[in-house]
Amino acid sequence: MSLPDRVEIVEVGMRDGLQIESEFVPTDTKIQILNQLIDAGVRHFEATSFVSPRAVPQMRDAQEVLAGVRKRPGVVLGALAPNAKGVERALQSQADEIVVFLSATESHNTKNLNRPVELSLRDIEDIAQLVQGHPIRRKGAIAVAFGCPFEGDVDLGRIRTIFDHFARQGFDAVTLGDTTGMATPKLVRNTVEALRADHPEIKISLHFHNTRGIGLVNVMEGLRAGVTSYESSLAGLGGCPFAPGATGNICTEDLVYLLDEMGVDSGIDLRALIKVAQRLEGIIGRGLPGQLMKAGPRLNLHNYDVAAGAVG
Ligand SMILES: CC(C)(COP(=O)([O-])OP(=O)([O-])OC[C@H]1O[C@@H](n2cnc3c(N)ncnc32)[C@H](O)[C@@H]1OP(=O)([O-])[O-])[C@@H](O)C(=O)NCCC(=O)NCCSC(=O)C[C@@](C)(O)CC(=O)[O-]
Repeated sequence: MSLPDRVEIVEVGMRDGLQIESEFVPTDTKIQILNQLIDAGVRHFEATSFVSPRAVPQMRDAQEVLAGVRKRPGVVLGALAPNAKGVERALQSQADEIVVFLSATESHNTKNLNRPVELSLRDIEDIAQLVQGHPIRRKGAIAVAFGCPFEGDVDLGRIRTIFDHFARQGFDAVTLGDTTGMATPKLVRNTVEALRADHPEIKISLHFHNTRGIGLVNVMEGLRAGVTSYESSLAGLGGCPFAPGATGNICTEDLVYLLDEMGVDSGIDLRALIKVAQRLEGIIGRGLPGQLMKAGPRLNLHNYDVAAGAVG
């Protein structure tokens, strides 16, 4: 089986992970977690979002979060933005990357962004004008790309049209969001192959939620299809507050473990990452979905004293 030698992990825990948490996590804590993740080798983040603080109160400190992280060479601090106002705020805050998002279906786009898809497509044009000549990285994101909790299957033609729109507006990377875990390996393969045939120059990123337990199976299919960018959340926290039944993203530590065991380099130190995930669990104050932070890597062995019949 031929897999990529190296992949990029985009850590979205401080954005997608926290956006569904009703209790506000202090700004300093978010900054500390981001710094610790950088120490563990993570190099690409969706660190926050510039959305309406009324829609997502947890993200109201977006500017302070970006200002507080210790910048280091090679680290990309990205921010989600739904409209020109969000992008202006991201530019003022010196984000390295904007991630401009919309949903593939009318119902989810209305629930999430309070507008029809057509208007969101026009917003993308305004944003493209706004960032023209600016060095900020531009990534698009298509939510409910593998299925919508309101409308079910999403026509691939719709995804291709939105993907094409991002490409024409100068975006060089697009994330396919599996907002409520409706992706399957077959859908992943068909979608990636079709989009790659349309626009081989656009980098595809895969953003899975583990809502139906097959998030990492979908990653395996992405790897087999040659995709080299995956979005995941520390400790498996996360979910879209505007989608019923949404649960956490695929878990970053579990993903790094899988990649390590498959010989695919992510540049991330798994043991250091697990420690940050355990700290996050303490901060959130309840058990989180990540598995590796509970069991450790497979060769984390326990002492067994045969004579005493006791586990040390
Ligand atoms: C899009 C809007 C703003 C429309 O919200 P609206 O109420 O229709 O917008 P509006 O233009 O009428 O503005 C209302 C107020 O919000 C302000 N406003 C307007 N824009 C901004 C902004 N950018 N930043 C800060 N403030 C903003 C604006 O200035 C105004 O303030 P007021 O005059 O009333 O004081 C709102 O619905 C919103 O913020 N939605 C965000 C939803 C969201 O964050 N969803 C979760 C992320 S998406 C997701 O999780 C999926 C993804 C990406 O992860 C992939 C996947 O999992 O599949």
